[in-house]
Amino acid sequence: MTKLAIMGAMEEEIEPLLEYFENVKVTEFADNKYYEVNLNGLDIVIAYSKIGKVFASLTATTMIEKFGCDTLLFSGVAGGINPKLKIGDLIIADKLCQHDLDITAFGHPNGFVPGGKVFVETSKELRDVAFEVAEENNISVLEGTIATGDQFVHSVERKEFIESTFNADALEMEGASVAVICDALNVPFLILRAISDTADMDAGFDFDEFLKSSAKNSADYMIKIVKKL
Ligand SMILES: Nc1ncnc2c(CN3C[C@H](CCSCCOCCO)[C@@H](O)C3)c[nH]c12
Repeated sequence: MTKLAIMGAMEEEIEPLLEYFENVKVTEFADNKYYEVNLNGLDIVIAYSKIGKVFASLTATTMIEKFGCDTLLFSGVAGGINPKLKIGDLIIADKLCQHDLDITAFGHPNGFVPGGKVFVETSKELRDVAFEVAEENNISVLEGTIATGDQFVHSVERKEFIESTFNADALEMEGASVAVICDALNVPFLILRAISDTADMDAGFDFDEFLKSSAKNSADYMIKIVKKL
């Protein structure tokens, strides 16, 4: 029987998820809180990791190794790169990379370290479910590459580097670390994001303005996906 992990990075990203549940059991572990709920017989653990790749890695590993989750879904917001992505729009990652991982001094490509790979692919099966749900509910969602790094991107220069180097469609700060963890532990995973800003000079203002509404867009779609699993 599946035990599902649903992750976000910020509290604002999981609040719209927790609203769907009653009877929440809270467990404190490793300076974080894990919320256990049930949906139609499906055991679910929900948590926000806190911002960045390290916190996201800790939470993903905890959900899998300590709570026994065998499937992991991420719901949150992202900075848009692909001009097709407007604020509020949804993107599902087919693959993810780390745009700030750099040992190019030794002739390696950006995003690569020995023993790793530049891109980690998400679960095709989970993506298929997500796109089926999107079609059934007339939800528009882009499938694309998401780049992750430990920085809030708010400059055209950095955005253009990420786009040209990785052909990325969106960027954020946690997805690729979740991908590495799930890939290493053979746990199928899905990364869903809604655009909160376009990672340019207005990113900070737009993020503050649209975090809540975009997080809800992602969460509402995510709940429909969960009900289909
Ligand atoms: N342009 C952008 N660059 C990188 N990532 C993103 C994302 C995705 N999430 C949002 C959040 C931003 C971290 S700063 C939040 C401000 O904290 C406010 C509390 O002081 C982090 O968890 C990554 C949306 N737009 C982005």
